Amino acid sequence: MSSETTRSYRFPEGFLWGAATAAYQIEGSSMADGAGESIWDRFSHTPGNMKDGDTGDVACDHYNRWREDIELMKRLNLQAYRFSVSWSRVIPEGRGAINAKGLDFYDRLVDGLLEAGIEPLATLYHWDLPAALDDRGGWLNPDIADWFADYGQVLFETFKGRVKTWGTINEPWVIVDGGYLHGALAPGHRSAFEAVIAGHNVLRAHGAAVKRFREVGEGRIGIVLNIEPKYPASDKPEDEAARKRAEAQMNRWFLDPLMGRGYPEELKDVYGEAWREFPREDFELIAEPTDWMGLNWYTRAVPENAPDAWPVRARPVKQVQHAHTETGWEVYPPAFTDTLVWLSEQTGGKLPLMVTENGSAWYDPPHAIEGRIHDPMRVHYLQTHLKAMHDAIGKGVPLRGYMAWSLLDNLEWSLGYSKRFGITHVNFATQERTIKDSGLLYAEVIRSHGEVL
Ligand SMILES: OC[C@@H]1[C@@H](O)[C@H](O)[C@@H](O)c2[nH]c(CCc3ccccc3)c[n+]21
Repeated sequence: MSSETTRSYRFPEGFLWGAATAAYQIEGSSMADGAGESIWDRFSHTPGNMKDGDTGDVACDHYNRWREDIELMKRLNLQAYRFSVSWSRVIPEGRGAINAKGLDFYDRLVDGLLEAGIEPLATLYHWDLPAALDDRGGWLNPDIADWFADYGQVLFETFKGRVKTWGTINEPWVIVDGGYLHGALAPGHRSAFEAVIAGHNVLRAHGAAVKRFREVGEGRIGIVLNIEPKYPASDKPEDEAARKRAEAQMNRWFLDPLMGRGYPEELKDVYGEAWREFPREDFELIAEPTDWMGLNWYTRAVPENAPDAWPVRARPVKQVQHAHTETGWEVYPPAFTDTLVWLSEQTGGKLPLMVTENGSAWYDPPHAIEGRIHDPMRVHYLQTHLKAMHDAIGKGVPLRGYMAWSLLDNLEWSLGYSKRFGITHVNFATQERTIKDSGLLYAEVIRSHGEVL
């Protein structure tokens, strides 16, 4: 008998098990009850941007079905639920007047979660910027730091004593790389000059919200980063240089300033004339101490030198020896352990960490068959990655919880409804929810504190 078969995967007492979603991906009714337009309403309604012309107009209809979705969370034994607040539902113009009906939706949701014994983890911003602010420059306008802190204050005060764990911004890197550098995501700009400025303002806005939280809020506040570890493609110097550029541009661009280290040197090489220096006081604001950090983790990359691959000059080498998900991401659980150890080292080893997203997209049928959705690949991904996470805890990583991405199949941004990440299946023709085999497993993992793994 190898040690593997006898080892226990019991997680520490108090480890927090949950699932995650985001407003624009699940709510629908994005313009209902006085809500303002977001950049994703605009982007998704612009022909050519979205696979199959999909939009978030209906999505999972969570805006109307939130009660049944809380019942679903109870059947999954969830202890926590990570969701995001739509800024333009709450403040339609992004600044100024509050839309009471928009705020009421989240008020009812939070009270419903608390009544169900499920801890709400709220993200202030998960990519759906009010369009009215984009008209004023959005993340390119330095005033957005104040706009964001004012928005945060509305939520911090409204939910004081009920929402105790806040995330400011979901994935600065994707906001900037997707929205301003490559243009694949809203608002669809393609400029290195803009990306550098937007990135800085995203960080400033985070810092301003943390400062405001210290003045008016209660509980814990942090930020959520996507980290994709970069492994060497060879021992050639040019490949190691490419790996370092890729690591700096994705994994360090935001992490280093947040930890008070300023921007990584490699960004001057990556962005060239588009790079610029910023005032020192900005970096003090950006590095306002936080109480926790979220990690969104899906896969690793193995970049090689690629002079034509703008602007990082690195291109991932496909790892054909391993399985890949429907989004083309390599399945490689050991890198999850490595990233958790790396992030713990990068954040000083004491900052509480939370896996705020982890999951995989595989083909599932459009409707349940005999009331079931068998998703063996997602079951395997979940099992292997929960074990990899347990390994990281065993190495001393201060990991406090895990939020599966996602509670529901939902709008996978510009990929529309074609990619299913849910541990619960959604039949988008009927809105019927069916817990998948992966969800049934996850419920057992939570009940058994991991022993079932
Ligand atoms: O793509 C699945 C999910 C999205 O649905 C979430 O809204 C978003 O927070 C989110 N982030 C990531 C990781 C982003 C990423 C993946 C691979 C490479 C670079 C960045 C994956 N996901």
